[in-house]
Amino acid sequence: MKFDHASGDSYPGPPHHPLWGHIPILLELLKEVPTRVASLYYADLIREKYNLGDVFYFDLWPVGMQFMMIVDPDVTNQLIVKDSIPKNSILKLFMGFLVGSPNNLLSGDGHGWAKLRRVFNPGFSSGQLNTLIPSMIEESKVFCGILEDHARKQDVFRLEEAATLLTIDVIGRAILDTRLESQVTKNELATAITNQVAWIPQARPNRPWEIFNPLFLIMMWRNNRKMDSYISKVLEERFSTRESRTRVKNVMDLALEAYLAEQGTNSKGAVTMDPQFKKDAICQVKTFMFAGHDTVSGTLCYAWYLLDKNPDKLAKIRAEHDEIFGPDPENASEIIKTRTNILNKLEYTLAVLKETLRLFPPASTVREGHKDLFIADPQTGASLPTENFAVSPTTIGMHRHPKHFPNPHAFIPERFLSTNGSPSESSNPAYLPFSKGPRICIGQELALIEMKIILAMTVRKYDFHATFASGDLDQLKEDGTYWPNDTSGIQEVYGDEAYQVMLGSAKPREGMPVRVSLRKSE
Ligand code: HEM
Repeated sequence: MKFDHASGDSYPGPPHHPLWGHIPILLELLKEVPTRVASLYYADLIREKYNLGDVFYFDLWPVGMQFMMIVDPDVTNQLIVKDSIPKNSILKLFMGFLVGSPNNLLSGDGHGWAKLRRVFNPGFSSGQLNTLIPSMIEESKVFCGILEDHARKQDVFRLEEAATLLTIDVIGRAILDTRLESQVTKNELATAITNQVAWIPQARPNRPWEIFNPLFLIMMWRNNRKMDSYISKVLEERFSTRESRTRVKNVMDLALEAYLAEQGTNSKGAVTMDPQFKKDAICQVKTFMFAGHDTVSGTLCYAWYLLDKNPDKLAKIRAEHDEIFGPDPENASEIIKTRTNILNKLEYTLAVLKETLRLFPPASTVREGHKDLFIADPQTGASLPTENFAVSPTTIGMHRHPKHFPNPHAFIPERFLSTNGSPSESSNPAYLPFSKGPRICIGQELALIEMKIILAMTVRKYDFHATFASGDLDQLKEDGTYWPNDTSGIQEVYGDEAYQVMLGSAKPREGMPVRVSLRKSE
C-alpha cells in the first residue's frame, strides 16, 4: 500500500488538504518561526502545535518531499539499529553533488558502504586518534591567537567562520596529515570546501527547486575539480614517500593498507597509486572533510554560547579545568600532550558537550521507505506505510521532547553525569546526536576529543558574548560571507535567538556573531 495523497487525512498528521497536502500547514508554521530556521525543527514544532503522536506524516508534494516524521525512540531503533534501512535518495543526490559521487561513506549503502567502513574504521581507532592530539593542539593555538586579536580589537565577528577554519585545519591534519593553514592564509582546498557549502541549497524541504539553479550545478562541478586536484596531489605525495616515512600514519594511509590487505596485495615497490583506490579515496577525503568540520564548529559555538548564558555552568567547567590542569590555563595544552588520557577525566566538560548536542544537534539521519516496510504507530498500533516517504527520525524532535528529557529547553549538563546512583542520560534511547546502529558517526570519538581539547584551551581564557542586535549585525553586512543578515520578522525559536539554520549541517544563525574578551578575574 502506498500513501494516497487524496486520502491523507486517514493517516496521522496535521489536517491534510486533498489537493495541497500539508503545504498550507507549512505556510502557517513559517509565519510563526524565522523564515530561515533549520527544517530539522519542523517535526517538533508541528507535533507540538497540532498535539500529534510520535509518528506522523508531513506531505509537501508536489513542491517538496513526503515525510514520515518520527520522534519515537523505539521506532527509530527499529529503523536505524535493528533493520538499518537505506539512506534516502535525496541524501544520495545531495552528496553526489557535494563530493562527486553518491557512493561515499555517508550516503552509500549495501556492500559498497560496508567495504568502505571496514577500510576506514582503523583510522578512527582510539590509538590512532591519540596520535592526532598534538596536531589538534597546534591548530587550536592558532585559533587562540585569532581570538586574542579579536579580544584586543573588541570587534564583532562571526565565531562560526573562525571555528570552521579551525576545524578544517584539524580535519586536514587527521585525514591527510597536511597543514592547510586556512586559519592564517587562503588555502585552495579550504576555500573550495567553504564555497561548496555556501552553494548548497538551504536544504529546506519546501524549496526543492533550488537544485535546478544552473549556477548551482556549475559551482558544484567547479569546486569538486579544485578539491580533486588538491587532494590528488597530497595523496600521490603521501604514496610516493610512504616507505621512507617513520612519522604518524594518517587516516588515508591506514585506509590504503586496509584496502590492499582486502585485495590480497601490498604496494611495495609500486610508484603510482591504484587508480580505483585513488578515485574512491578522493571522494572519501571530501566526505570526511565535509562531515568532519562544520558539525564540530557549530557545536563548539553553541557550547561557548550556552556557557556564557549559564554562568553557574561556566563556573563549573572552569573549576573542573582548574582541578585537572592546575590554575594556569596556559599549561592545559602541554599537560594534554604528555598525558592524553587526562581527557577522560573531563567529565563535566563531556557533559557540557553532550548537553550542547542535545539542544543543538547539527545532523540527523533520513532513510528511504519501501513497499514492504510498515511501522506500527506507537499510539494506536495501526500499521503505517513507508513507501515513497523520506523516513525521518528527527533527533531534535526527540531531544526536545518533554517525555524524554524533562525541562527540555533548559541547558542542564548535569543530566549527563551519573550521580547518586542515577544513570546518565547518555544511555537514554531518545539521545542520538551521532545516530546509532551500523551507520553511527565514524568520527564521534575524534569530534569529542577535538572539542574537549578546544574547550580546555579556551573556556578559562576568554569570555564569549553572542550578539544578535541589529546594530551589531549591520557591522557584519557585506563581510564577504554567505550569511543573510536577516533581522526582520520573528527571530526566535523556543525563546532562543541563536536558533539553527541549514548550511551544510545545522549551524548557528548568522554564524554566531560574538564579542570575545580576555577573561575577567572573578
Ligand atoms: C559534533 C560532531 C559530529 C556530529 C554531531 C555528527 C553526527 C553524525 C550523524 C548524525 C551521522 C549519521 C548521518 C546519517 O545517518 O545520515 C554521522 C555520520 C557520519 N559522520 Fe559524523 N558527526 C560529527 C563529527 C564527525 C567527524 C569529526 C567526522 C569525520 C571525520 C564525521 C564523519 C562522519 C561520517 C563519514 C559519517 C557516515 C558514517 C557511515 O554511515 O558509516 N562526523 N555523523
